[in-house]
Amino acid sequence: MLRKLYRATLLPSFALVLLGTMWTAVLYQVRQERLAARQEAVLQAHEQARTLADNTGYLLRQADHASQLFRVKFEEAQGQLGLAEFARPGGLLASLIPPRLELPVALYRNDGSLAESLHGRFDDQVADQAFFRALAERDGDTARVDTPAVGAHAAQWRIRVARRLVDEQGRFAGAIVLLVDPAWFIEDYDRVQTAPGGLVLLQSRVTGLATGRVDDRLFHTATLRFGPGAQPEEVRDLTPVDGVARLYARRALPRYGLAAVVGHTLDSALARAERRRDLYLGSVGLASLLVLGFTALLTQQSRRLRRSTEAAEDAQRQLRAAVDASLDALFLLKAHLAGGEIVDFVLADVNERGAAMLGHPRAELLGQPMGELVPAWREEGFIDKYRTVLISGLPLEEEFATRTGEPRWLQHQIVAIDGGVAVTLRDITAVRQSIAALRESEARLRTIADNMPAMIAYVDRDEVYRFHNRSYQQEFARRGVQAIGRPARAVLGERRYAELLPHIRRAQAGEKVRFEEDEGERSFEVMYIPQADDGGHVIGFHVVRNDVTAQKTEQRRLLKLAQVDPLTGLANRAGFNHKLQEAMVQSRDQHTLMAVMYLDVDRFKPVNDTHGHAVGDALLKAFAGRLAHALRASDTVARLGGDEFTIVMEGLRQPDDALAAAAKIVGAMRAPFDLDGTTVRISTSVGLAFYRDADLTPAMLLQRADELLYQAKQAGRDTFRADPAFAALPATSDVA
Ligand SMILES: Nc1nc2c(ncn2[C@@H]2O[C@H](COP(=O)(O)OP(=O)(O)OP(=O)(O)O)[C@@H](O)[C@H]2O)c(=O)[nH]1
Repeated sequence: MLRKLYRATLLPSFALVLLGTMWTAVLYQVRQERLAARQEAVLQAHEQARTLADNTGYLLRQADHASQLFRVKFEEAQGQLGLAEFARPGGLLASLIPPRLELPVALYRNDGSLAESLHGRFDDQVADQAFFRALAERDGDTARVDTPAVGAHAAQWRIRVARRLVDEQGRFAGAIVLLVDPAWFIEDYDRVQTAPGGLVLLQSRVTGLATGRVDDRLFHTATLRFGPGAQPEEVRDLTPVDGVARLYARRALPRYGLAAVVGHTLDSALARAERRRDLYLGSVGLASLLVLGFTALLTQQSRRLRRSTEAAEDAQRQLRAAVDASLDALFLLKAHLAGGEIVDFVLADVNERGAAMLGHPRAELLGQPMGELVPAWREEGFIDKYRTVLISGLPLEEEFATRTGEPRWLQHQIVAIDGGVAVTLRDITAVRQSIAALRESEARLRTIADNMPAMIAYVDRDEVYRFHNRSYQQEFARRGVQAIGRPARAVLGERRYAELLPHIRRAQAGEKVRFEEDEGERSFEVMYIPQADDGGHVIGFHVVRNDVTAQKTEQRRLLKLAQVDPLTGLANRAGFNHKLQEAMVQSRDQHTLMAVMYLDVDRFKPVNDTHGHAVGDALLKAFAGRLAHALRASDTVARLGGDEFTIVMEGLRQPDDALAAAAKIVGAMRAPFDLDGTTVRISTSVGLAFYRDADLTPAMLLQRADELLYQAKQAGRDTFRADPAFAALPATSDVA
């Protein structure tokens, strides 16, 4: 599990570390370059601020010198030096300060009044002003520099250079004053060049007043303040001039109480660094995408590879397990060549069962030549067989019995593989034993089946004959058909198959079926016995067919005997009852009219008494003959016993038909009977009952006919009596 996790995360982790390192390095570089750019900008600003400070300092020193020169000349001229002389072209002032600057200059008397002035407006009286008082009071030859404001609203200011003048006695004689506009340094005088947006500024550190320029725009301010910056040369603009972020550097002019400031916009300072930053970030971004894409691709590939490797390993493990668990001993043999000839086979692989068969652990067997490992194999010609299979490429399968030890049967399979053969050996002793046992038991069953008188067969689930015994064989041979392996439909023929199909279906549904089958003169009792498999599913059925023709004939004979009167050959009482029952059922089903006659010979007893029983019997036979003669073939005549007869008449169209028949019978019996030379005269009486749709039993109907017979006897015999409900004709018919 951990290994899997390790494998799955290794590549992405590597990619992440790589990306992290790349990004860290690039961000560090960007930061460093930014810092360097800042530093460079500050240094450049500082250089420029120094240049500005130097320029300013220089001019102020020149002004200072000019004032000093004036004082010296003033003193030499005993106060008789005027400004016109001093500032004339090519004069003293022009030797120090370029005339084009038209530096404002003024001369004050010792009382503070303005003596004269050039190039600018000066206060007329300065006796009250601090600089003048300081000059008047303090002796010394030092110029006094200060930075007074000159415009109350515009926050404009000037750098004022003032120097004490003395007379020849060294007394205070007034002052020379030069005014320098700081804007000169900013705008004109050796102008400092900056990148667009850059700021150049001169500030009085005493008053805080400042004059500066952004590009060509001049400004004055009294509110600008600077604080310490990140680097030594750097200052921070606490009250921004125009909201533009800049990097400032300042250079102080301590002697004049001034400071020169140059600022570069952050944008211009960092422009190059930012361009490089964009390039770096773009490059590293692209590289990251490539790394990610590549990693994803590699991860996917490696996952696929891992999966297929795992699947292959799994399959190999399963195959190995299956091979080891196999019932067969399996040997993979590599051909061993010597001089281009196969001389032996080396055991390249063997499964557990194979190793057990050879009697050594598997590891010891691998790489061993078979000829040495099992010399018996060579002796029994196995090595030759392997060679033949390898050369021909044709597989070989055989079964053989072992010659040594306990007799065993082995199945031997040899197939050619690349450079050798695969051999499987399976112990089939048990299979062969059970096959032998099965064959024996089958032979026993066949003997039994063949010696049974019944025809026995087996039909499988596809209705194909799979077995039959000898009796059935004779039956099929008699019909000229071959049954084994053929479907019942073809063997039986369409007609018989259709007749038997309902029974077949019942047997297939699992029912034991028994039925009788007639084939011409012959009768068979047939049984279908379903055969189920272990799961209880019907897989076919057995047919047991017994010839019962003899029993049937005998049965019919016995049945007939029981229903026939031996004297007259007519149906006896049982036959009559059977017939009456049937006729009544049919009449009821078909709503037809039927009739039953009950007859008795009148005064039969005297015949017996006079002529003997033999004549009596002969009379009964003759009587029966006349009855049959007087009736339709479809009428059934029976002798119930003694001199009593009955007749069943079915399918009568009308009652008259029966009445007419009764009359005919009565008439027919009046003629004398000639019985072997003995003439006998008798008559008969008849009771006639009808039946149609009535709720009567056969016994009740016969009883009714008997009652009517009684009525005929009562009426004097030699007549008939019929059911009055049905008799359209007169109930009696005394035929003359
Ligand atoms: N020869 C002969 N006589 C029989 C047979 N069975 C019964 N008998 C006789 O038949 C006679 C029947 O007589 P009954 O029907 O009772 O009387 P009957 O003389 O016919 O008089 P009625 O029927 O009243 O007219 C009896 O004497 C029986 O012994 C037989 O099989 N053969």
